[in-house]
Amino acid sequence: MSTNPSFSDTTERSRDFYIIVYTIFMACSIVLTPLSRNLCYWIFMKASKRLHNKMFSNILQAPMRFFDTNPSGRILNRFSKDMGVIDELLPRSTLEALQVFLVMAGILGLVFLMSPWMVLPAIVLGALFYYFEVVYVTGAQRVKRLEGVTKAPVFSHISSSLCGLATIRSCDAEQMVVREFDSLQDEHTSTCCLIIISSETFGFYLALISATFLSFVTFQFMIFGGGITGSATVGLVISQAMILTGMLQIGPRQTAEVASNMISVERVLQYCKLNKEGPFETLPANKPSRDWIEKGKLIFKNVYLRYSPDEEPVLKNLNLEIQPGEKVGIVGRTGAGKSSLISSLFRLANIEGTITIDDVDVSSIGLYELRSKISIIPQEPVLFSSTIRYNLDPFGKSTDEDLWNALDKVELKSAIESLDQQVSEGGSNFSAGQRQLVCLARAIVRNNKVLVMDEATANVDIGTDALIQKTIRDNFKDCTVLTIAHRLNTIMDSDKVLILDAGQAVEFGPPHELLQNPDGAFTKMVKETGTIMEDRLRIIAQEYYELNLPKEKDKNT
Ligand SMILES: Nc1ncnc2c1ncn2[C@@H]1O[C@H](COP(=O)(O)OP(=O)(O)OP(=O)(O)O)[C@@H](O)[C@H]1O
Repeated sequence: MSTNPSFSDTTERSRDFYIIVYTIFMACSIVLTPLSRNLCYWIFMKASKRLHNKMFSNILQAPMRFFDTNPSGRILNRFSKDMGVIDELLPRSTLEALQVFLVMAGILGLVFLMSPWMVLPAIVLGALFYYFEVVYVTGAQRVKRLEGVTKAPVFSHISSSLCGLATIRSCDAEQMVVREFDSLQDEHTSTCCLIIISSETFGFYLALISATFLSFVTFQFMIFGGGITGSATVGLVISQAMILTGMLQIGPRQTAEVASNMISVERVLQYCKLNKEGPFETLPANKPSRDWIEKGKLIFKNVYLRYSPDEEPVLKNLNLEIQPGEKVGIVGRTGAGKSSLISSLFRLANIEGTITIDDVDVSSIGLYELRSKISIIPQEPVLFSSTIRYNLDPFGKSTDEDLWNALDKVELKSAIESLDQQVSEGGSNFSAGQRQLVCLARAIVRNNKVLVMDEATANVDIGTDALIQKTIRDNFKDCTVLTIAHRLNTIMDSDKVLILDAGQAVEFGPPHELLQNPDGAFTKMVKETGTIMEDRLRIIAQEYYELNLPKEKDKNT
């Protein structure tokens, strides 16, 4: 029986009111929590995709110098580890840190409301907490950076071990490679260990701070008992302060986690701001005629090439004129600059001076256009893990008949069952010679006026070498062909031979004419092959010279 109906009604009404308010809050929380989480994840995913795409396109357009100075492991690490952190860990840790700090702010607000004097110990403990946080975050970031740095060599080691597996096994060097791997792995693991230890130590100091705060909250009732009214309020303050203890453990660690995960963002951003090669597209004002390169006349004028601005030039004052359709052999000792000459043609490094092809300065042409107009067969043939059709004609511009014709010309028709036959990774289901022949067939399909061979026959047997030379003579008759060779017989039947030494052209002319100079660099190189070979080479040079004498005379008249 109620003694005071009006008081009872008011209490009943206010209880109902609070239950309704509480229910509304709960309903809002149920709806808003997943909504806000999804919104945050959507924003994070969008940012991560943009970062990935930007980094990828920047790396594709980076100059060759970038790949010379950055090991593949480091680049792979940005795409695997760092992108993994940005995709998976960063959104979670950021959201959790945000939530924990909001809850902490709510609890502190409640404690201060109920017991304002708690602000004083909170300020002192907050300052202490800030100090620990700064010390920990600074250290954690450095250790995390170190972890990234020590991880890249592990990746590089694995990828180079896989590449050189045959050599490792043949040299019985498995144990050495395992030891190297273990030492790299140990270094990386020790940084991981450091991350865990520093995090645990930080946690210990946070536990001390939160325990002190909880003690203050609890003992205040004994000291200032009258300050807080009602046992319910006391219970509320203590239970909230106890939640704060847990939050104080999670929150700062999450903040530190966010800060260290942000290092991955910093590392990805580094690769988003790389210098680019280029320009890739030709400016409309410099657009050459549609059928440029029509003849294949190359002129090098005072060309210097440097791989890095602060290094000495590798090609020095190169002056050459290569006539349309000429077959030029390039020889020189190792490091003489033969491959660098080819790099200058493709603008793979910084060049000074001018290189013109059919009277068009290559520096005025976009890289896409320039590089697509020159065919190259490198020493290591490049095959894609796709069909034979794709390997011969990646841009799908030729008919099947053209592709079969090209395969026929390199005598691969019988070895290929169908244009849809798959090529394994790196062309491993083809022999080294066959891979070169597929590259040669690709060059035939491409039908460019300038062909470059960079020691293309160094790894093939003499039969395939001869077939490649014959195919080039038959199919690239009207093309300008530059051949870097270390087998001198490959270039003895060239129209001209260029001898490079320390980045300079020391001799340039028909091989037979160069051999008439007994003190010439070319003569010395031929003599070094031994008397029998020298005689054979001289005969080849002479026969080719006499055979082409009428052609030369025609050209001159
Ligand atoms: N990517 C590069 N970055 C820096 N320097 C380079 C680079 N490539 C070559 N060099 C330097 O340029 C010089 C000429 O090298 P290049 O590869 O052109 O010689 P090469 O005549 O083709 O030698 P090889 O016959 O051994 O292939 C060498 O001293 C080499 O150290």
